Amino acid sequence: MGLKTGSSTYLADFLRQCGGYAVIDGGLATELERHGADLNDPLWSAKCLVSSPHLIRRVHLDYLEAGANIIISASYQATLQGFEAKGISRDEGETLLKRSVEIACEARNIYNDRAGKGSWDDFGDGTGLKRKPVLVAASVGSYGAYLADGSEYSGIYGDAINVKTLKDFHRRRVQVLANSGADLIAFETTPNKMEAQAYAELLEEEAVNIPAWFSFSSKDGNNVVSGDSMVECASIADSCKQVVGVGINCTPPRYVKGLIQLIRKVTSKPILVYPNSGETYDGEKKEWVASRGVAEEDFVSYVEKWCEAGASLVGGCCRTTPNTIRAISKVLSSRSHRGGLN
Ligand SMILES: C[S+](C)CC[C@H](N)C(=O)O
Ligand SMILES: N[C@@H](CCS)C(=O)O
Ligand SMILES: [Zn+2]
Repeated sequence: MGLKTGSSTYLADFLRQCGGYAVIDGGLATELERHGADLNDPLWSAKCLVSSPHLIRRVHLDYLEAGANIIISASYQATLQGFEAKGISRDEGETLLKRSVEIACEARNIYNDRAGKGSWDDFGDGTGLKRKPVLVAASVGSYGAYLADGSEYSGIYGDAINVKTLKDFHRRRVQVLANSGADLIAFETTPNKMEAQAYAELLEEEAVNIPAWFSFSSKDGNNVVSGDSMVECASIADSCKQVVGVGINCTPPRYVKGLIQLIRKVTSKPILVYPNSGETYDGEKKEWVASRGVAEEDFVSYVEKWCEAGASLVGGCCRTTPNTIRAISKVLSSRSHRGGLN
């Protein structure tokens, strides 16, 4: 696709190919559950890598068909340590990690084949591209995600955990995913500054040769969930040369605009946002509490404002669906056609 892997302009180049704005997919776990998967398990969505990989492929495909330009693999809660606790060997665990990316690549191939045979033979937008540009991002969830108790929404890890233990925790998984065929690594739902620092050091120490984005979650609109400052977290991402995008995910939509403005202060890297529906997660029951959820139309009404504030990649996280992504895609493609103005 002519994108240079080691380049700091990787995501900017991709955005140009997409016409200025790119669509990220929606909640993967949400859709797996809607199709009947039981994710009440320490591996959460990664359980499907073992039990129903075909379902993962189907959900990726649904998101591509809904308009996604970036699909995120099912490796969010897939860790070698989590697999080992289930009696899955290191080798098998590494195979499952790679498999998560292969499944997403298979979905992209199926999508491209179908599109090639279909009625549209030009992507339009004067780009001359014959097909919609699609990237596969390998998800890396936090240490808190591995704990499987919703700790990624507190970011409080206790005194025993420091930057070094976090680097050791993530090291092998990051190495495996970096060599899995993914286009980039999506560090998602990052809850604190220490983990962002660990990711940045790891990317450098391991000389990871695919780009990454750092995405944080917040529950107050100023700080990441642990209480660490959003601005400080975004600054860590900005200083890491392999990081090509910075953003916010799995955060209630109402906080997102203000957070974009904070991130904007400290980076000129592309900003990505893929909020959740605004509901709250009960980590014990592994259920979402339908408190202050935002209906799909309302979610979409925010999209223009996020773009005006500086976001150029928009999608959805937990509790968003292909319908949400279809609606986001409509807004973004009309913005692309208007040349990003208004
Ligand atoms: C982003 S949360 C909804 C993921 C699931 C959580 N780590 C759990 O295992 O309960
Ligand atoms: N990408 C993850 C959620 C991160 S909070 C998933 O949807 O499975
Ligand atoms: Zn989420």
